[in-house]
Amino acid sequence: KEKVEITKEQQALMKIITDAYNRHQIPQDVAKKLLQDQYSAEENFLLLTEMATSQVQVLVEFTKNIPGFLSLDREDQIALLKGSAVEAMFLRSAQVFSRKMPSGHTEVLEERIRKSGISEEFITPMFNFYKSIGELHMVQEEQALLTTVTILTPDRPYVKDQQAVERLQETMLDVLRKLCVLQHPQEPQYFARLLGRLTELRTLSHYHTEMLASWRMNDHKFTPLLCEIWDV
Ligand SMILES: Cc1cccc(C)c1Nc1c(-c2c(F)cccc2F)nc2cccc(C)n12
Repeated sequence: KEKVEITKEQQALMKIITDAYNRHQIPQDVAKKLLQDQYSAEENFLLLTEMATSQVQVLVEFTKNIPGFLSLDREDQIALLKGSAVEAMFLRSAQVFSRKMPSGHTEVLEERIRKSGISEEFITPMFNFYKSIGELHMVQEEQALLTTVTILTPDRPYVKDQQAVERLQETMLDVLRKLCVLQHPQEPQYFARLLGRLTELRTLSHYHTEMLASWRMNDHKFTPLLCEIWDV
């Protein structure tokens, strides 16, 4: 049985990424609003739009702290952010849902999502995903690294230097693989299960594109940042 050990530099890399992941949280004022305003579909959608906008801001800040990311070609940095935003946000909100939220808030947020004019066909897969992420009981390092691996996906549209992104992603995958073995010794398939979630994320991002289109159809307003990241 090969002895798995995380090297000093991998340890340092993991700390930088996990600290950055935890440092950038959804602002308290948005979370607080979650609990007080009334429940109209319009009101709920506005709140979720505010949450989505702050999630994009948090994502951009986090990405800048990924070692090596800022050394990539500038346009490739943008292409990676635009290509991974939805998946990273689904991961973030799944983790917020299954752990971070003080009890009671989760139910309120779930209620608001269900009553924000989103059609059932998107709600079901969204909450199934949240549940499947929750069941993994990821430690925070795993969450941060999984999000990093998602952002550093080489085959996003318009990425020019895919090799450079691939090298970075492989570095992160190696740390994540070792961490999974050390954190879940009784579950040798845990790392494979984590990567399986990334496939589910791609399906969800197609749903998200349809959600955006249907919101536009009903003349919902987005913020400039959301328009920019999703070309709406
Ligand atoms: C913040 C939030 C949390 C859970 C569910 C939903 C529907 C939202 N809200 C949005 C999401 C979104 C996200 F931010 C994370 C996960 C899945 C998402 F659909 N994307 C967008 C894009 C334009 C407007 C909104 C309201 N919106």
